[in-house]
Amino acid sequence: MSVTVAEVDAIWREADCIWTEQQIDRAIEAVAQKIEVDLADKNPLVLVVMKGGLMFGARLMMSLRFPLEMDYIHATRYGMETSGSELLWKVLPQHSLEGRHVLVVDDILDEGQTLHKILESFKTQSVASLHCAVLVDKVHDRKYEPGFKADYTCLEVPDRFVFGYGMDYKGYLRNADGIYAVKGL
Ligand SMILES: O=P(O)(O)OC[C@H]1O[C@H](OP(=O)(O)OP(=O)(O)O)[C@H](O)[C@@H]1O
Ligand SMILES: Nc1nc2[nH]cnc2c(=O)[nH]1
Repeated sequence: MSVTVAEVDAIWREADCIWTEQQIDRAIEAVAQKIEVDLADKNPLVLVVMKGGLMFGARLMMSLRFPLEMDYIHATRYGMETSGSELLWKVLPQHSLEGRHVLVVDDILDEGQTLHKILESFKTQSVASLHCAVLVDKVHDRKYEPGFKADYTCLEVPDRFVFGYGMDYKGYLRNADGIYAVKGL
């Protein structure tokens, strides 16, 4: 569903800030240290899930002070909506995953269907190891696979529709510097 710029502007102004940029920075640094312990000597291939993973991926990788390669995939199941449907693969990795230590990076684990399907697909590609990192995990009991967690989670968010730091509201507001929840959603 399309949206006007005025509506987007109002959504941002009326939203509740869940996490500030400073809090996000600290949480990403803490997760980067854990990833460093696990992957610093493994020449990992970091796969950013577009579009939402863009900001988190960039910020995280600049905190990983060891050699790594990066690539991206584009998979989406929400489009311009605030509820998800079937996962659509738009771009596959350009690198071969065979024998690589792969770290998948995404913005949000909500129901977890996106991440679950990406990981299932990569498991069949003879990877040396497979890890995943998310900026936020949404707290509710509707996970696609009950109890499913990312290997690395920076922050939790309540069961509301959130935007900012890469996450969109109808294609907008990915550029918001904190994480916000839409009023009433
Ligand atoms: O855990 P799930 O319920 O599957 O939802 C999580 C996914 O939803 C968002 O992607 P979206 O489909 O909105 O595409 P985008 O990355 O382009 O925003 C987000 O970036 C995650 O990839
Ligand atoms: N922007 C955004 N994308 C999502 N994908 C799944 N849940 C969410 C959410 O709360 N916000």
